[in-house]
Amino acid sequence: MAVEERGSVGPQRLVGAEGDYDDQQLEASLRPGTLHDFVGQKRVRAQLSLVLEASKLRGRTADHVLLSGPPGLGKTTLAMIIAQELDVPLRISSGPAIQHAGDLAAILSSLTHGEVLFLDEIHRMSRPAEEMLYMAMEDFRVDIVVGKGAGATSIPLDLPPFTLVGATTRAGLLPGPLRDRFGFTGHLEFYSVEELELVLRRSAGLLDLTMTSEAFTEVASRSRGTPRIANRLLRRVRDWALVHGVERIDARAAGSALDMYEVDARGLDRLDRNVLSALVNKFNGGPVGLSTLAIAVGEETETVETVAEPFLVREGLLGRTPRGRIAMAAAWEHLGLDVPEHAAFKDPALKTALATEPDSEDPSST
Ligand SMILES: Nc1ncnc2c1ncn2[C@@H]1O[C@H](COP(=O)(O)OP(=O)(O)OP(=O)(O)O)[C@@H](O)[C@H]1O
Ligand SMILES: [Mg+2]
Repeated sequence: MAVEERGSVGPQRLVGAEGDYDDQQLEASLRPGTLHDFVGQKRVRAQLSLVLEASKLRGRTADHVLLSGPPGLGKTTLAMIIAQELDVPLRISSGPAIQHAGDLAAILSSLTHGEVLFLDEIHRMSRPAEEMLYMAMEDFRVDIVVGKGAGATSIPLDLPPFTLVGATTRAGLLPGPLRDRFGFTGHLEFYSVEELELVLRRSAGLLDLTMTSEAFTEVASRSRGTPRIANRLLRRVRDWALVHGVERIDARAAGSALDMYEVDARGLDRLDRNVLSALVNKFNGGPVGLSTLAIAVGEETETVETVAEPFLVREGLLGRTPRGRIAMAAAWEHLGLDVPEHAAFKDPALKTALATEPDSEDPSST
């Protein structure tokens, strides 16, 4: 809901990590289909490959897999790859779609032997469904309750063995008992610029684009560590090149295209930059309260906190302290300014407060 009310940011933020309708079409065609084509995430890939290989050797269904990590890093892609590598059918559903235990029972009872069931946003499943899932995961069995009140009886139902692949952006919200029932948990990390270059090279090949190495670096550097954003920016660069009649895209062309869309060299968009420049120019680098900062940039407090701030914190441009938001040294540098002598981030008391601040990666929305 907040997404529609973002005001100047607009509903589709070019550097937003969440997928939108426009992305879906392109993403389907750019999704790697094998573990081999899946770029980066070396550790998760190696571990997963072992899990899949072992299951094939034993001739048993693979352990349940939980994939966690921020949006756009490849959870859905990996789920599809798992089914592909195991050479079994894939069933897709999601937490929000399963509001009653009956919804889950219907899905589970229609699974075929060895099938992969992908449950996206698994942290958003209802409680009763979740409890049914515990038993299904562990014993491949569910109890179906028939009737109501005193006359209700539960009928045990055996399920074919299946592999559950759960995905969540909020692993911390997953109840312990559910987390424990996964044989393997893979946490996806943000991608390096080099890894994103590989993602982009592959996508450019599929889209039939000719680009220089430097152009890939240019786009990758602006993609916020996220393949989804990289592919989306690539699409904008493609449009720009088409309209300008550019056949061979070099760094300058890619840079001009993305400058035009107001995505800067570090992947900050207009909102991010407004927040940063208000913090630096109007408040001398803080500390300043979130709501005051929001008023200064003419945005809702929530927008600043959930849309702009997580990335600015991640990039070490902005710090959250109990006394308010402060600009870090990199903020002045990014805006091409000199760091003032008495900047708040140099205050030892605030520095300590920074370190003890709880993880601010997770947007505090529900
Ligand atoms: N490792 C990768 N290699 C190549 N392309 C990738 C990789 N990871 C993601 N992508 C690309 O990024 C797009 C988004 O990935 P995906 O849909 O799997 O993200 P997600 O983690 O499921 O996001 P969400 O949390 O929003 O559901 C995919 O269409 C795919 O093309
Ligand atoms: Mg997904």
